Amino acid sequence: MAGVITDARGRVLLTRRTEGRDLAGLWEFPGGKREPGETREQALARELDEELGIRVEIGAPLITVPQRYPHKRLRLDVRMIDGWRGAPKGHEGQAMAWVPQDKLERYMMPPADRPVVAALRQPDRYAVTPSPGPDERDEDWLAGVERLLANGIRRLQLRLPDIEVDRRKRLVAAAALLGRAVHADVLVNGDAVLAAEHGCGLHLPARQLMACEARPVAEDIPFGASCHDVDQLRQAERVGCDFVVLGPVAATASHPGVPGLGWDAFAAMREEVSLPIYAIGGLATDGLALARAHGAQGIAAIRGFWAAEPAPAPGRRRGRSRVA
Ligand SMILES: Nc1nc2c([nH]c(=O)n2[C@@H]2O[C@H](COP(=O)(O)OP(=O)(O)OP(=O)(O)O)[C@@H](O)[C@H]2O)c(=O)[nH]1
Ligand SMILES: [Mg+2]
Repeated sequence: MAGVITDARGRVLLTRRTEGRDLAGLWEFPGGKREPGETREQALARELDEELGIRVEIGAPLITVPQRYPHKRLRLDVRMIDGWRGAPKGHEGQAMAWVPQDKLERYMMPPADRPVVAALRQPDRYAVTPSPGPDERDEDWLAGVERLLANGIRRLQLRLPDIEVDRRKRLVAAAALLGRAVHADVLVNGDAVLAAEHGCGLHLPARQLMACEARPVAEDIPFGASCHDVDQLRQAERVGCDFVVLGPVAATASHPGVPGLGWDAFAAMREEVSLPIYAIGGLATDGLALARAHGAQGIAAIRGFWAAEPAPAPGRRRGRSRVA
């Protein structure tokens, strides 16, 4: 169990593991192991009292990360802390730091914490576009991209299989502009040249990922990949993917005949690497909590997001009330 404690400025409290312990010297979210007879919440509250001398109000689950270390296996269950009383101090001699959220990645943390920091910082939905249909106009497909962004999607993969090259360039150029206007990450599937031309990130299909020797784009360019097994996940980690997509978790219309992995197998594969991993395959926004409970960064989907209704504009009234 570990807690995300924030101060009034939104900074997050990290503590440093002391010498002589496992993972000594690394920064972590304060917390510790459950003792027999305790609920998860009781354990976290007790640990934060013992380690920091504060009384906490435990909030929503953030993510539960199954992680394999060389000598042990772990399920790191991380909760948001909604409020606390007392002044946090390192009661066990541990150093503390209040860290602005955009600096969290600079701290050396155990492998299980990378998905935790990503869950705090990065989008929980990764939308993948379908290709336009044979009779669909560019404007209509682009309206679909606008609908995704209006629904709050901030990470988007332009996947345009079987689209003729000039049209693909046109669609990527226009979609990249739409994404940039709302500061969304826009990644182009499988084409590093096209991605670079439009200032987009790169998303590699598994086959191209396996052929990579090193990260093919600069550190500040988003880089993702699609994985279906542990070898591919390890390769993604080796070449420095920022995040990956793993699936299909359930059976899906876009890959007929491929059975879903299921959530248990997803979690067992996620244990083997320290990467933010989106679950894909037959999933939509309503699966987010379940995904987080199995260690996923969130949900990736084609139809699950593309087909979603536009979110109602804030403040707009539904229907009209009339006096009879
Ligand atoms: N509290 C906390 N523990 C973490 C984080 N990341 C991570 O891998 N862990 C691991 O999760 C377990 C948390 O329990 P703990 O902090 O009470 O561990 P401990 O020192 O009593 O036991 P240990 O001697 O097995 O490390 C440890 O095994 C620790 O290595 C994190 O961010 N916060
Ligand atoms: Mg501890």
